[in-house]
Amino acid sequence: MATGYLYHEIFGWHDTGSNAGLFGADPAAGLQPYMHLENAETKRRIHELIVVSGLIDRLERVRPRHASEEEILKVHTRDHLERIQAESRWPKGGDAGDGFSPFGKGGYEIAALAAGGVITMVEAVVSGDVTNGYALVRPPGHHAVAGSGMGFCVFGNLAIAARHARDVLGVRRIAVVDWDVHHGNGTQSFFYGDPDVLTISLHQDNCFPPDSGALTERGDGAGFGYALNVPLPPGTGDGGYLYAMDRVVAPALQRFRPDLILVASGFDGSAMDPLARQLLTSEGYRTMTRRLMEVAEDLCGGRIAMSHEGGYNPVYVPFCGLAVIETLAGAEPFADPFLPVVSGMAGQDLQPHQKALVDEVAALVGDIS
Ligand SMILES: Cc1nn(C)c(C)c1/N=N/c1ccc(/C=C/C(=O)NO)cc1
Ligand SMILES: [Zn+2]
Repeated sequence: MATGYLYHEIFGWHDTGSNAGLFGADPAAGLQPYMHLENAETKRRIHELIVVSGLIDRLERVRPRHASEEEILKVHTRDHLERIQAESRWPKGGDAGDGFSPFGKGGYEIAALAAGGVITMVEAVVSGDVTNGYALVRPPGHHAVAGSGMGFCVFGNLAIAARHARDVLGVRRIAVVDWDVHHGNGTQSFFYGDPDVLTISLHQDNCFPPDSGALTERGDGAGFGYALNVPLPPGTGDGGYLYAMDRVVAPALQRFRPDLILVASGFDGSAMDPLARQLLTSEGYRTMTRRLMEVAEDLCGGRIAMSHEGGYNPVYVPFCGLAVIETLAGAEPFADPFLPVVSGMAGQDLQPHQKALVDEVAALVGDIS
């Protein structure tokens, strides 16, 4: 049983500029320049903790390649691709499309390497070179839609890889589980009418994108029932997420019987993240990973490929990322010093209003056949 790991220093060179968190700096509006929230630090620090903890020696290093234009055009419009390529040649780069997703000169090549990195990891898992794996890529991808980037995302990394798995690798049924704290609207949009790709998003209710990810978003046409959304109330902790895994995610996967499980893995649902208000701990991420591995073992030979998305606290995200990747690899847990601080918070266990929401979504799982 081998676990693949993909990271490349060039991901740290994706330049989101001197911003003011989300908005561009604007002194007249009191917005002082600062690092963009989506900066290289959290990814570099996950990588460095993987190295310093020694986990790196348990992982099979997978090298990324660039996604080709053809592979990108499988999910994006030519207009979007050509606009990113053009703005990537500007001296100070451009924006992925929503005005909040800047990239520097050469940003196209880095975004293509992120998408290609997820393709490479999916190929390594499908070929059996590794059983499962984690692609620590940047920029993220799960908000990007066909004609635009969005929410720090340039290309739909996971969607591009899923399309490649379907069209080139012959994988028929793919399940995407998105535990990033924001709605996986982009990935969902690409497969909304497709009964052979099940998308399940666990996210903080109406956090980002605005008015996106309601439990009524269930797919359309032949794909109806094959999009599941679990809009968890703010303040949901390990108990609520694990209840959602046990009552929605695992039963849905067991009914769907995927040949491959993909995960949009963000750590912005952690108890210390600036961009959301959930309470997940490293133990919560570890247990979610374990639950998925149990289902994958039962249904698809353990085949799981994870693609990195959000997560913005540079101090805590590394411990959440480490917990996931060491679980994939079956390695002994490295102690998370913050665990006593975050796991003791009130509200970590399942709350009645969270149980009610999850039970409401659980009732929809029966439509998967
Ligand atoms: C600015 C602004 N203005 N307005 C009206 C809205 C709604 C704005 N939010 N922008 C956001 C808020 C959160 C993210 C998180 C991305 C992520 O971590 N995804 O996984 C991205 C952009
Ligand atoms: Zn996010």
